[in-house]
Amino acid sequence: MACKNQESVDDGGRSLIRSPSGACDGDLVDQATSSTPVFVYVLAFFSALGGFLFGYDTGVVSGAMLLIKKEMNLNALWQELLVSSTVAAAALSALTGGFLNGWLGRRICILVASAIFTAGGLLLSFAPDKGVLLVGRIIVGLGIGIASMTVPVYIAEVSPTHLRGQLVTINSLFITGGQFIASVVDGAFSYLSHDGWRYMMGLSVVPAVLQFFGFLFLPESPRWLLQKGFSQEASRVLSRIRGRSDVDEEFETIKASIDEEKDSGGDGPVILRILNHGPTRRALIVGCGLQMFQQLSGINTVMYYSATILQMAGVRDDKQAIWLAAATSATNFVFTFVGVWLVERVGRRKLTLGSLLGTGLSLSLLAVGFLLSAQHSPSITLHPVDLYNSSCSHYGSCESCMLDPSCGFCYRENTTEVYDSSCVPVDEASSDHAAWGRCSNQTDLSPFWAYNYCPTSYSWIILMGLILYLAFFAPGMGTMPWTVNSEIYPLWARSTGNACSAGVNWIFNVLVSLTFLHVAQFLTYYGAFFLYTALVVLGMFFIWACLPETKGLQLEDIEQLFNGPTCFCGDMSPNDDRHVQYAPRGPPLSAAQYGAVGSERGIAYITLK
Ligand SMILES: O[C@H]1[C@H](O)[C@@H](O)[C@H](O)[C@@H](O)[C@H]1O
Repeated sequence: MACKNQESVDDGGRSLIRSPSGACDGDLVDQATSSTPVFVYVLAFFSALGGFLFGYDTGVVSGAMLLIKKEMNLNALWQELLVSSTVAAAALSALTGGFLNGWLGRRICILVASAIFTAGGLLLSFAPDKGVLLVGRIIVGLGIGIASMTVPVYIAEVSPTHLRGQLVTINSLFITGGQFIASVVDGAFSYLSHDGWRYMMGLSVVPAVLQFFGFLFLPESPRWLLQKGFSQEASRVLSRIRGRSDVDEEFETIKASIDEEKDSGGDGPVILRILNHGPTRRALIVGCGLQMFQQLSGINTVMYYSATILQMAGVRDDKQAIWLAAATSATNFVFTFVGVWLVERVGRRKLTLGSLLGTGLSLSLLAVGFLLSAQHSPSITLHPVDLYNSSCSHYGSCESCMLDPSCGFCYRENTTEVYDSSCVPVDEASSDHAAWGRCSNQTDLSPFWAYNYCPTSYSWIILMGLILYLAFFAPGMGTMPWTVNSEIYPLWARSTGNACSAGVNWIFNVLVSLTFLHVAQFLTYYGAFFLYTALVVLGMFFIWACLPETKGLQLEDIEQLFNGPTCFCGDMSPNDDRHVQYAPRGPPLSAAQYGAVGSERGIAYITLK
């Protein structure tokens, strides 16, 4: 099919054709590829099981914890340890994963990750005590870290250019899918108060084993093979995943980029070479910035504390809260589909910016909801004698009582108001009841016990904010940091670049989720959500100024987007509204057919008359 207004670029023997969008929208193709073989989808599916396990293992713990803490009598410190040890281990292993990836290859790393997931899952489900549980959670974290950085790289490297964004984004779909299934499994097994958590944790072994056996039969990334000098094998794999024998052009492009890097005398630790080389240093800043802002937008406070938010909305029953938390992660999952659908249509840049805008607006809605609840917080009407003279007896309203982690709010309510309310210390062993008094022994007739939240009639605003937040976050900010990072580094820097940015993601994940309650204590809940809104605004500036569009470019060409300054303040995106196509070599054009010659961000172009 002919495109109007095409521009043709001769790039070292390959001819690129750029076309303003609209002229050929939707038919952006690696022209030599007429159809994509099913095999690429099989590869993407088995790799994305790593994303599923990432989501499942980070998601399952909240529901499992409700049962474990009762059965093993865990205090707050142990609960925090079991949750955050996984994330901290993921940060460490993501950082070392770069080295493993370059050394052993993507396929072996995925096999190692699935073996680790299997071992961790088995250990968790048979754990006799909390010490073994902790070891199991750390092991699982090691698997998550490796999978989180390897899977997007592998999928990006085997995908054809025109489908790359979509296929890598499928990994994010599997992450949120894993979190959703985990919350459903949590709901289903929450009825099994004895040992239910063993099934919750143990079920992760099924996808892990499936991925392990699948990958025994799946090939290594052709780009890694070529980098390591296995040319024949690389060419064979490339033909297999492209479904045709004529893959010389892509093969040569990959080879040329490897030779170029060898010629430039690459030596020394990769991270130093990345930092010393302008384009890769700039790509790393953009990649790490994206991952940092993903976490600073507060996604995991929303995911981990959705149950608290739901309790504020009046959901008091544990089981009901678990099921509604499943509805929350379902929202995250369903809207990730929107991202998969949009990524190759609107591109990475617009998708991320639009998503951040909506995320910021929903965060301010959440903040306003919390502000109104705080302003209309029920006052404390009963002041029981506190023999220990704890701080709790000094508070005058539920808001200040709830923000003190050592206190909880004990109250009764009728259809219109809260009454008989007091602020009393929480039991150190379990936040489910008070240390003494009316709320220390929960029966059907005892008053309500609210820890970490206050009853409010503005909960609908908070609920709406929560749903809108996930609906906007999931398609762009939830997915693009992973997708873009898999594309922006040249082959020699890809594993290390992804390892660093995934490490940044996990480090900020720990920071934000561990500090949330403290931040809320200092700034109040609405203060915390206004803070996340401000961070999202900063993130928008960063992305508007620094994130180039990578849609439609072959991996080997993306490095050139970083030839200019790190941030171009929005006035560039060489292919912002254009697509790049690889045209089969045809007869050379005559001089009369050329129009203007120019260059944008290091990519030369020639317009056709
Ligand atoms: O992209 C994912 C996804 O959005 C998850 O829901 C979130 O828990 C992760 O931290 C994030 O990296």
